[in-house]
Amino acid sequence: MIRLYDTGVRRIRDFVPLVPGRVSIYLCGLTVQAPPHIGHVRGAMNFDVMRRWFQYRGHEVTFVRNVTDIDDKIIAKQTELDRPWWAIGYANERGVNAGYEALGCLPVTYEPRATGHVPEMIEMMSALIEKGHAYAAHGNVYFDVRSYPDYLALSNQELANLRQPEGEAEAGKRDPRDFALWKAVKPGEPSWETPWGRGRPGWHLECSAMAHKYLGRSFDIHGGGIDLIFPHHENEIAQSKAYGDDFASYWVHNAWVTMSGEKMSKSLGNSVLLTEMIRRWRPIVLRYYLATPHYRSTIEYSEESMLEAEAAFTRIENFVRRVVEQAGGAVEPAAEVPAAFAEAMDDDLGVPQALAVVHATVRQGNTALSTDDKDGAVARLAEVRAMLGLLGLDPLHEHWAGESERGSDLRGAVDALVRVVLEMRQAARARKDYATADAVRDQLLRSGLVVEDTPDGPRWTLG
Ligand SMILES: Nc1ncnc2c1ncn2[C@@H]1O[C@H](COP(=O)(O)OP(=O)(O)OP(=O)(O)O)[C@@H](O)[C@H]1O
Ligand SMILES: [Zn+2]
Repeated sequence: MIRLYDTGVRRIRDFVPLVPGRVSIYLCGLTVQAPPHIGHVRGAMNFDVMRRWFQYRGHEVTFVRNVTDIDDKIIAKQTELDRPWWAIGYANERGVNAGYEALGCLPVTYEPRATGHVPEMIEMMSALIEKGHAYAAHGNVYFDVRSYPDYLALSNQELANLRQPEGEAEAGKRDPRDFALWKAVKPGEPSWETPWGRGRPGWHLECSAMAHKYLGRSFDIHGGGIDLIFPHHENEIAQSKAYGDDFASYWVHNAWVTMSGEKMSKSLGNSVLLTEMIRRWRPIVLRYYLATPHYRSTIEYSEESMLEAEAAFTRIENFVRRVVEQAGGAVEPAAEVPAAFAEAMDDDLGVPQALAVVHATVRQGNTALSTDDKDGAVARLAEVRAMLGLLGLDPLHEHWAGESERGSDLRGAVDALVRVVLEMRQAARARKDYATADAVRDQLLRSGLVVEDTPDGPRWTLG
């Protein structure tokens, strides 16, 4: 039984899908107003791991992640960059998708763009107006928050304490807390025809309409970052439930990537672009960094923590490589993961505990290698591959093949150079010049190369 923390009830509870054997997930995708920073893609990693785990547990997963390609922020960029809103959207969408691909996220089942769903939004608004939950005023359409008694249940707030959200178009609002489903056209802004005049969708309505279209009246899990709980998810719930949908059964939210304790954010200027990180670090290491902390724990970004992640992942990779060399061929992933790994994953996707099982298995495998227990080492590698595969981190998976090749052109050259240096060290030792021999070894260490003396001669690894 998989258990998940459900924001709706603020505790971990058993996951029971609406249809046995099937899981439907809607994840709020990015607003494509700018190139993504690493915080933006954390959620995609977390939900990619969740999806892989459901599949391992025998569920068929339908996974929808939308693209918000029309929104206040993109329109603001149009003026700032003097470029059409759609050109900005397409360029950034390509960038985001290249990032997901580089980080090994499996393709989602459907990836709808908001602008492709205006007829569905109009239908939803018409029904909400008819039922008395929404009203049109000066070309805007507002949701009447007082008409929906369960409003704010997800974020556990009182309507009486709610202030008017910032930045909302206000013309004709009956209550300052009502939110816009649709915004009347302004000069120079994109617009679509509706029974209430030309205008454009509000962000919240987009997600309700797309979730309804692709997942139906009810679905299992709705996800997003914690900052989306209010107002975005509250407003989605109000619209969809007032419309007549049952909407999501579970609400799952991932925590932030922070820098100096604050949410990594473009507007705060404390962001690190994904493209920049992928240039500086191997994507598999970045995935290890973003996908292995618990999804509800904050990741405080720092260069040191990236280096730690790299060192930890390199220990796993070194084990994998050594066994493959010894086995003289491929070792397939085991059909089942160790019980302790599965237990950790079932418990609200406890990736850190699951990862501890991976590291423990690597240690056992290294012991097997050092005692010439080849079968034992091969068996541990099969388990390690199975576990890493579920985290999207199996270095032998074909997705990462290009990456290890990228390293291997250099590896041959470095190998030859290190051998020359090691021969110099041997020669120094032979003439009892221990000072030079040690100096060579220290120099190698300072360059990040660890040299081990093995019966087959010295071998080096990146420390
Ligand atoms: N630092 C972060 N850590 C984790 N998730 C984040 C972070 N910043 C944004 N997100 C998530 O990215 C998704 C898209 O958010 P959105 O496109 O609205 O960006 P944003 O929050 O406006 O970012 P920024 O403040 O950098 O402009 C949301 O699910 C949001 O929770
Ligand atoms: Zn959304």
